[in-house]
Amino acid sequence: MEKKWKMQARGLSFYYGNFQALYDIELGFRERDVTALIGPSGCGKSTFLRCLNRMNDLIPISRVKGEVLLGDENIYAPSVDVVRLRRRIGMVFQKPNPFPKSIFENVAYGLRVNGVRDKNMIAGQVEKSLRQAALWEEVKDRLQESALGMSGGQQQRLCIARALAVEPEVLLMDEPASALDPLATQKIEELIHELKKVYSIIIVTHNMQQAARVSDVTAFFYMGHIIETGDTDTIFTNPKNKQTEEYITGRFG
Ligand SMILES: Nc1ncnc2c1ncn2[C@@H]1O[C@H](COP(=O)(O)OP(=O)(O)OP(=O)(O)O)[C@@H](O)[C@H]1O
Repeated sequence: MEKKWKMQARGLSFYYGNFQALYDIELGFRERDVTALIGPSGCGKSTFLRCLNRMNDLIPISRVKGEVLLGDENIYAPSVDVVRLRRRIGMVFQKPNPFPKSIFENVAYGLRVNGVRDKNMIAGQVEKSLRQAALWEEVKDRLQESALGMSGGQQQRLCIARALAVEPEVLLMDEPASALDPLATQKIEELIHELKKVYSIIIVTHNMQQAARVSDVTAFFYMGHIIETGDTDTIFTNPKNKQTEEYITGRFG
């Protein structure tokens, strides 16, 4: 059965003051697909990712044109509650950023902020999220210890668990493994394979092998434009565009 569109950017342009960082982006994300955003430094990948859950709203000089649909709702419509939106579209950043709190409280945080008070429900959800993030076995006996005592790779999986605890529909990942060693990176990639059974995942990565390993669809960005998008296999074995080919074969970027 054909997978449905989960999100779609339509004619999306983005400006930092007078500087245009994105030009008329058209890109859709299907449910339970992993989409990799690739391209040289400064081409707008992170800016685009942040447009997908309105994180750029926090930058006062910024301006957006066009639409981003979640289902059939434009997330930039005036009626949209941004806090609720970010619950539906979770985000994991380049550097693990756990709060200086216990492992348990890091994962419970989003539930508490959203007004959940039922202790059993919170405990159940914390366990479920830690299991989904493949971290439960490693931390189940130290839930009350500080998250800051964990390894970098564990901290990143904790941040993924924290994002999952509020049951999002889409997961945005901005170079989630770039600060991690190869073993911790492998764990994150395995995790992405598991998580895509449930979520749509959009990942920014500089690592071409990683994009090829984890994604179903790849979009190549260059200077604020999408140059080429398609099945990851096709993009990596038979790109149509010369710039795409040069980038993925390491000739520039
Ligand atoms: N807060 C900001 N204010 C002004 N310009 C910005 C801001 N953030 C990014 N830019 C500019 O927008 C362009 C796109 O940046 P962005 O970080 O989205 O690129 P990127 O492809 O994610 O790069 P990288 O791979 O290096 O992270 C760059 O020219 C950058 O200098």
